[in-house]
Amino acid sequence: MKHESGSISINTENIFPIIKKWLYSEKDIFIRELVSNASDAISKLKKLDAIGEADLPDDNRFEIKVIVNKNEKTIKVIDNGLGMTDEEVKKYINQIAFSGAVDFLEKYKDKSDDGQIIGHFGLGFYSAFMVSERVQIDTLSYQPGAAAVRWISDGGTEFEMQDSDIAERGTTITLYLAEDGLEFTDEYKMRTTLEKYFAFLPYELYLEDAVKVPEKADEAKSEEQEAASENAEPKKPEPLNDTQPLWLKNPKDCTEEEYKQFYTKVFHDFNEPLFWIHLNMDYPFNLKGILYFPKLKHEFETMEGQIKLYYNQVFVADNIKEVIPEFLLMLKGVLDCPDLPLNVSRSFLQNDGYVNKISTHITKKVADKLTSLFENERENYNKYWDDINPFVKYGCIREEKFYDRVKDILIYKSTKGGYTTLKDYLENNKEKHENKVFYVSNEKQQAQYIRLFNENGMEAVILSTMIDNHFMQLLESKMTGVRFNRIDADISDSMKNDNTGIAEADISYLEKLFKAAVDDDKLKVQVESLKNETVPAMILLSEQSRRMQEMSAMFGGMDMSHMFPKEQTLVLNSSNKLVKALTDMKEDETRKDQVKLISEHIYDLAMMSHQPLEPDAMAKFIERSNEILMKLV
Ligand SMILES: Nc1ncnc2c1ncn2[C@@H]1O[C@H](COP(=O)(O)OP(=O)(O)OP(=O)(O)O)[C@@H](O)[C@H]1O
Repeated sequence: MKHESGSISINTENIFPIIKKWLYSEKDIFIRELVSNASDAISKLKKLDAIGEADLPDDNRFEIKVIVNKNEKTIKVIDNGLGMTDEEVKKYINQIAFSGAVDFLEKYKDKSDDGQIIGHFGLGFYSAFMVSERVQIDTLSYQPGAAAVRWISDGGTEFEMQDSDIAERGTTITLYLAEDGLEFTDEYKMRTTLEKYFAFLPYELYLEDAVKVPEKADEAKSEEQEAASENAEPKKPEPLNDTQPLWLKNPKDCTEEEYKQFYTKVFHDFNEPLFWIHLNMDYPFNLKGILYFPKLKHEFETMEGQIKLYYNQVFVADNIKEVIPEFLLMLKGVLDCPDLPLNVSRSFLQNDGYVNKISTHITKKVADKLTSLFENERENYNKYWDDINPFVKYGCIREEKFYDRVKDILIYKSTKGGYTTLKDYLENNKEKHENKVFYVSNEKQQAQYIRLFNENGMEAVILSTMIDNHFMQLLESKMTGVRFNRIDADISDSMKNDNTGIAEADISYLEKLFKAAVDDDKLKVQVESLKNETVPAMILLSEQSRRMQEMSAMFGGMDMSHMFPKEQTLVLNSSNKLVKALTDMKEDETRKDQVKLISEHIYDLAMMSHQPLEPDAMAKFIERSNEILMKLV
């Protein structure tokens, strides 16, 4: 062909500097665009071959190669896809690629937040100029008799076209790098970039470092070893990618081992996942992927997941909450959504009907999986619950639809051992406390109350994760009439003896005594005869008042104690020997000191089984304990 040069007809004189500056923080997307184009070129040729419009040799093997060259300061992206004729270069590169970039810029130039667009899809070939001073295309079309074409541009709107010397079908893009693109000639940098985007590309992808120092011959090698290595087959280079990711396989053909291996490989998490959901949908939209429920490493760890989004096996981004319901981001997984409109802004995606459908579908699948475990593998479901409950609860709080789907399969660890549903709990305890759910928020701290509950055949559920406060509020708003009470909020009638005639005078004596012991005139004192005789006293804090306190703590700093005074009540157990002794000693002036000591100690003990003592109170408690022990010797 004759040497041609020309000017690309676009309005903006030079849009490169704008795009360059704008995309600076995500420079590596040029590689994603060029290798994606290479992959598309192969897919197109495959299709043409399938419909008989191309004639590929029998031993045809598709592949993409990236070659970095530090010395020449170049990167080459080579494919053996369909290639382009000179007419096609004019059309696709001079017109489409350039107008695509202009469109793209037009659409987004006013968006101040450049994180707005997912991965900046749609920029295409043009992004090569982000890192290059000059870009060269050498291409040979698959079409019989086509001539190889070279296209060169230094950015801006000028280009040149001439004959190319490439002899193989396909396209080679050569980037002559600008200073700020040189980092990509580093083999490691390029490898990690390629692995990030193309770990699952459908065609084999190779990386070569043109200036890699050949391995030094081992001087100590014996002659035999030398001969053996000369005769040995040269080591076949390994592709960087897995062209058949597990999510594309039919779930029926996947083994448990494969799912686990895939998980470890993708998420570098060597703890086995608990279970997983394989999404495999072709109609009405195309959605494939695997969602894993990870095992929590620590009891109080918040789940921090990672959902990798792919577009036709090319990585787009992690954790895109516009596409994936936010609560699912606590899981780990891969999703391939080839129908997603990715060249649009995130806010558009959020309101897109198609995206909403995907999101609803995933939510449903997750709920279905949990339901099936609950119904068919109840033992496993119980076993997983400690790990998955923060996720399920968060899902319920965030998504009403999810709550509706899982509300009957929410389970609660019971102080009686095992797990119960709320329905069963309410049914089993309705005689003792109708519509009231007692819960434990800290098993260690509330051990004393749990013991009392157990002795009296009562049941509480454990709700001890960070999310449980919100979760209970949600349940109370959904289940009219049902109220949650912490185990230390109230004593139920079933813990008390019937017909306990405690003399009014004794009650007011005890009240006075303890107010004085604690030096708090406002202390609320209540005297009850409990079935358990060993416990002299306990502290109750009404649910309402505790919630208010917690709320005010949440608003940090602000002192709202005057609005929500602490409404702790000291319950004295009149059937306990010590309490009885106190009443018996009320007239005995000589034992005044002992009475004081006992009442202070009873109060501290009750307090300790309710919450940790303040440092001052703790010091006094220890001092007093020593004093009591001394009396024994
Ligand atoms: N390696 C290649 N082999 C063959 N044709 C190519 C190659 N790279 C680009 N092209 C042609 O140039 C056109 C423009 O490429 P460009 O990457 O700018 O946009 P696109 O791939 O169509 O869309 P997108 O903006 O989503 O990347 C492509 O549609 C394709 O026809």
